[in-house]
Amino acid sequence: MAYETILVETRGKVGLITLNRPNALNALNSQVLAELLAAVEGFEKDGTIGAIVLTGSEKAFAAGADIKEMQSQSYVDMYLGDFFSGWEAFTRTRKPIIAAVAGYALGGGCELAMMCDFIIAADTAKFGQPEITLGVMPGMGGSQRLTRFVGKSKAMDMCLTGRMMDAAEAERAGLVSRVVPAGEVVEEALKAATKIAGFSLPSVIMNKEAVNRSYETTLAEGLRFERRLFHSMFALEDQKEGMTAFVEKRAANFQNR
Ligand SMILES: CC(C)(O)CC(=O)SCCNC(=O)CCNC(=O)[C@H](O)C(C)(C)COP(=O)(O)OP(=O)(O)OC[C@H]1O[C@@H](n2cnc3c(N)ncnc32)[C@H](O)[C@@H]1OP(=O)(O)O
Repeated sequence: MAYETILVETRGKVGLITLNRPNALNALNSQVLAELLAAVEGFEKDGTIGAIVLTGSEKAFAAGADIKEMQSQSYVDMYLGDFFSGWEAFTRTRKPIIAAVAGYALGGGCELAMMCDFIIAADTAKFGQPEITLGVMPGMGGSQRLTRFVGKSKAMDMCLTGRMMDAAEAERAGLVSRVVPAGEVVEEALKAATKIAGFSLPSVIMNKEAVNRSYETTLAEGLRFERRLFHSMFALEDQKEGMTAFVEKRAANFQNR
């Protein structure tokens, strides 16, 4: 596929996707969604890829859904087209996706970053759900995911006032996993992704599935789910390899089996 709104490359075992609509601060339109899903699907199918990094530009990870695409839509257009439901496919990606965020991550941009498995932020990053300033509200998961990340008080503050959170506040609030100097954010994310890609892929996917399950179920069900997955790992050759390598004091050589 020829991509127009994103750049797609590989760095060793890592797939790197860069949002690339510089004239619109990487605003997310239908074409971006289609291309992003195609790129992610390609990396999912590629047996040499173990993790994915999603990034934007120095100025903007993404300044939201494309306001110009939405502006004249009617209720019926939105409802019958089930606008934004396509983004759910992105959240079903099994391989880990790290968001490397510099500059603005607003509205759909913040929501896209939160759909990733974790966020590494540049010290220039600014997160926000400013939809209220446009007379609407978050529509790609912001009211739900942001609340789970930062709690009700801060989520209400951000959704109701539309204010932005800087990187330091986002780290304190638990929205991002770490903050690094601007200019290092992609390298830092690639380093983390490379580390993940060196582990056993089945165990990586099961770890991801288990953490995500904690958002969807009760503690008792989640604990049972974790234990079942843990038990199943003893069917993996990589479990034997990982534990044998530890005992033999050598590096593990995982085969994704
Ligand atoms: C998914 C939902 C349902 O949750 C909904 C949303 O995501 S709604 C969108 C939420 N995002 C916003 O409201 C942010 C909109 N952008 C801004 O407020 C500003 O662009 C800024 C503060 C991020 C940066 O300001 P500045 O440096 O002054 O740059 P601009 O001149 O404003 O922007 C440059 C260029 O990009 C276009 N742009 C920016 N954001 C969007 C967007 N979300 N959709 C479409 N286009 C966007 C902006 O219009 C400029 O282009 P031109 O008009 O000059 O051609």
